[in-house]
Amino acid sequence: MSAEDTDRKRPGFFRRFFGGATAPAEPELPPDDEVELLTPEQELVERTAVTGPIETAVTPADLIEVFDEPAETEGEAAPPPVPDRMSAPASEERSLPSPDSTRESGDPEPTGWLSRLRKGLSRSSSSLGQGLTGIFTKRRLELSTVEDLEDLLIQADLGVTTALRIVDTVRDGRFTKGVGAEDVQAIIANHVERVLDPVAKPLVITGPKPFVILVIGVNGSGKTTTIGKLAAKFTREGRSVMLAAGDTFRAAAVEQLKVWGARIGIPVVSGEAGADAAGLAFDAFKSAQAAGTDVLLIDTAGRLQNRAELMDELAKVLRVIRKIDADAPHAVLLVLDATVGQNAMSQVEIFGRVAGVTGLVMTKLDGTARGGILVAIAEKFKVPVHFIGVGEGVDDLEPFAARDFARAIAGLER
Ligand SMILES: Nc1nc2c(ncn2[C@@H]2O[C@H](COP(=O)(O)OP(=O)(O)OP(=O)(O)O)[C@@H](O)[C@H]2O)c(=O)[nH]1
Repeated sequence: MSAEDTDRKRPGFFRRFFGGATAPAEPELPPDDEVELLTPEQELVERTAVTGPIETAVTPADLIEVFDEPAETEGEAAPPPVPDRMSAPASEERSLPSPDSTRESGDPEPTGWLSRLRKGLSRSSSSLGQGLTGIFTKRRLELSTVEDLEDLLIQADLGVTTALRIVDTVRDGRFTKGVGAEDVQAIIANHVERVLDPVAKPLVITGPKPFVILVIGVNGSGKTTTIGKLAAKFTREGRSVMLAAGDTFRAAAVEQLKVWGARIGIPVVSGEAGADAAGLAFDAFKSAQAAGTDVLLIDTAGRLQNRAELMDELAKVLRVIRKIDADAPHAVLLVLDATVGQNAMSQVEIFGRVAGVTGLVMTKLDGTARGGILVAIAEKFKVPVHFIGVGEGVDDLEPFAARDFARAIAGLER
């Protein structure tokens, strides 16, 4: 056996850490002992304002402490950056961006959503494209190179299973002229596309009117903005749309939705600040039925998935909607902020358990190199991914396309 063969057979990062010769299963999320979810509440909706204060003074530390995966090894990626807005006070005003007010000042505006996605995913030194160029130099494959690749892939949040498959393919490849970054990029794109392809599914509007879409997610993930974008899209397609301002907790969110409604020219059902969100959803559903509306989009308050009382409130919204139509909501969209990285895994798990998530929208892919988490999510949960958000503007929502996303993740130009 040659030195090169020996090198090739030596265990890499994951095998060194997990042991065994085969790809380990994705690490399990920490047990969710603290969350009492889906507490049965049998009472009918009371049209009263929420009396007790809803706990919202959560901090990024809450998120990280309770739900982030424990660091796996010294080579693990840094803890995910939690958007500042997560701990923003409830009264915070959030301005509604104009369709083209979304670029960072000084940033030359990339043309087209794909280049914005590429730009977002290549931002930061931890991006795959840049990292690969640094370690693959068209030379013979070294053990250290394979280990570096493993580290790079795990830092990119792709998930252990996919990362190991990629590493195995690279190690077993017959590269007669040495391995270059572009060889590895092609392998990555290929594997990622294979994982993403089965989950890249359009959101199909069918069934009786209205088609009810409940939009959920943590604070600031982009729910209201995504609702505005979706409403504009459905309206353009010739459908009648109604919005329900179910984020009754944050007055600014209600205003934000009303501005979207006025801009698009569609009705918005809203209540008093602090009104019962379930009652508001019920009212909106009835109004949309009466009006023969095609699509009802229901906004909800942002809630961290580790806040049992807020997740109970969400369960109540669902129960109330189902009193009108047992099959509703017809879609439950979980909006994930790409910048939170690994935390998105527990969001999918817990929101899925409480609300039966039917599809995902991942936002802010124009501003982060952390989109790799979508691959780990697809691998583990197999939840359909409908759209990606690549900016704050009304048109910055794109149907999810596995190939484009895979190639952008790998840092390939096209
Ligand atoms: N760059 C970028 N920003 C986005 C995108 N989607 C939403 N945002 C911005 O993210 C911020 C939060 O968006 P919102 O729609 O208010 O989020 P939310 O989930 O409704 O927030 P809460 O009501 O607090 O839960 C706003 O500044 C949006 O403009 C996106 O795809 N790209």
